[in-house]
Amino acid sequence: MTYRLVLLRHGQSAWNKTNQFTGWVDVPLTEQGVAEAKHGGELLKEKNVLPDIVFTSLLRRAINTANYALDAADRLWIPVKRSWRLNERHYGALQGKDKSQIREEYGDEQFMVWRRSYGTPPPDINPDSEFAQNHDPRYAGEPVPEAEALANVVTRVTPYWESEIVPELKSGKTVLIAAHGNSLRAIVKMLDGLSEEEIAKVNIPTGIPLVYDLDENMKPVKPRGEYLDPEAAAAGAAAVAAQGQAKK
Ligand SMILES: O=C(O)[C@@H](CO)OP(=O)(O)O
Repeated sequence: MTYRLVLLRHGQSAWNKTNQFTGWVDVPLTEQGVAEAKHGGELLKEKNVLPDIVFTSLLRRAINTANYALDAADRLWIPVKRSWRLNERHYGALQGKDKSQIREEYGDEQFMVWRRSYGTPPPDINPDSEFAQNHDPRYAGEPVPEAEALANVVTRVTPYWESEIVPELKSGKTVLIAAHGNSLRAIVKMLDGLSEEEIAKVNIPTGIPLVYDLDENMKPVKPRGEYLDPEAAAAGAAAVAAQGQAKK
């Protein structure tokens, strides 16, 4: 018996397009992002990977991606659960900043530490910043981070994975998680048991479903899962890795 999990990063967002650090800022999808989400849903339908339940973050780029994809797959009717625990990694004081400018100002090494190191968070955001979420009603009663490293995301995702997602998988449902580059990297690290060095090299493309078949112990039958469009996924992941490199 295997259990089926589908990970879907949101389609291109407004700040993916303008090359800005995003984190918990609730930016919309671009037109291209909507098209990517719909295409992701078409792939699900075409390959007969039909979710029975969907989990999303509390951010509109993931929520809308799930809706467009599920609509395209004719599964808009399935139950949905949302949690801040699936939100993007909080990018602290970098939220809203231009990636190329930060790279130029602080250098390649620091830029990559902030983007892809496991344990080092970016500098804390000022809670009064226009890009902070401390007064956002959707997080009322929950701790809003000032900045997160990927390690912090693993810590907040793991209990949700165990208490909410694993039981749905074990009941035989195909589970879709529509979330973000770094919250999905946290899940991939956990599932595949990747080292800090290995996960640093993993980049998740926008809008392409990544399917994992899991064994009884929730371990991937095929390590790293399978993208429904592997070629487009490789190109998309390379583009994410290269963000911030282009000189302005
Ligand atoms: O800005 C962000 O929140 C993330 C995802 O878009 O960026 P990065 O890939 O640089 O971690």
